Amino acid sequence: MTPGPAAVEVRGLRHTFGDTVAVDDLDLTVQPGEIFGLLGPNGAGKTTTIRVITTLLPPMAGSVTVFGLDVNGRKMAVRRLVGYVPQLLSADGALSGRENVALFARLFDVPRAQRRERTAAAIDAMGLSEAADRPASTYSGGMVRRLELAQALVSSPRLLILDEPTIGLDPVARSGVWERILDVRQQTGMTVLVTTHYMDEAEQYCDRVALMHRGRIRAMGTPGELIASLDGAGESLDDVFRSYTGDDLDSGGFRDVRAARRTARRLG
Ligand SMILES: Nc1ncnc2c1ncn2[C@@H]1O[C@H](COP(=O)(O)OP(=O)(O)OP(=O)(O)O)[C@@H](O)[C@H]1O
Repeated sequence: MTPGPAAVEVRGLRHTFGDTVAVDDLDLTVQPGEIFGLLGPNGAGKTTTIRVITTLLPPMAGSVTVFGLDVNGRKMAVRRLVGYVPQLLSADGALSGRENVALFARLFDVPRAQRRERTAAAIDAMGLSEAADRPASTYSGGMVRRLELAQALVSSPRLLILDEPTIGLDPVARSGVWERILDVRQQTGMTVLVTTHYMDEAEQYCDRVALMHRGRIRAMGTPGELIASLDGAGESLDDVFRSYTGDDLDSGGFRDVRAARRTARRLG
């Protein structure tokens, strides 16, 4: 039997903004059903890579396919396969959680007869059933993030792409988000591509990771493989990152994420 196409296949991707090379000759393969972490500090090129995969930016050079479909030639077909949760808020605080998710069901052409049921299922999968009819402005940061995940899940995407899903959340809310992601993956076999700069989360939850720095992939493998590649010279993905880039992740160009991101704040 010939294997099916990869969930994401990136070959020789390059993207620049003026003189800034955001993504530089990047190769990446995400296999169906895996949770793949794209890791790196601010400015590494993660969001740009994701924007190309989600068809929001065109590749300037190289090729990108999603389940075998080219992001350039088959843009609409790719969009139907992908659920995307960007860094910034997309939920409307004046609407209830259920209304927010139902809006996405309409936007993503979920058949009318299935909308109510699929909306309820997505809300339930994110543990928000009890709060579903309250305005989203009353939700905590972790609940807002889970609401955004429910919005992305209502169209039953084959590939879920999450840009820094836990940034700014407290540790309990962070593990709550991850546990829901793991549950959905287990139940649906969905592929998950996630960016994060939390190495501890990647180590715990991702099947494979790629370490990205200054537009390039510096190392790729399971967290265990990457740590083993240090031959005892380190014991965490932080150590792996330092070893491959020479940089300390915490001083490697991080902005103050609390100021930069509104994700964890309550909706006003
Ligand atoms: N629209 C844009 N215009 C100009 N430069 C950009 C633009 N978007 C990104 N860049 C630059 O491209 C580089 C990569 O940015 P990108 O957002 O992809 O990195 P990142 O790893 O996702 O970091 P972050 O976590 O901050 O989003 C950075 O130097 C950034 O300043």
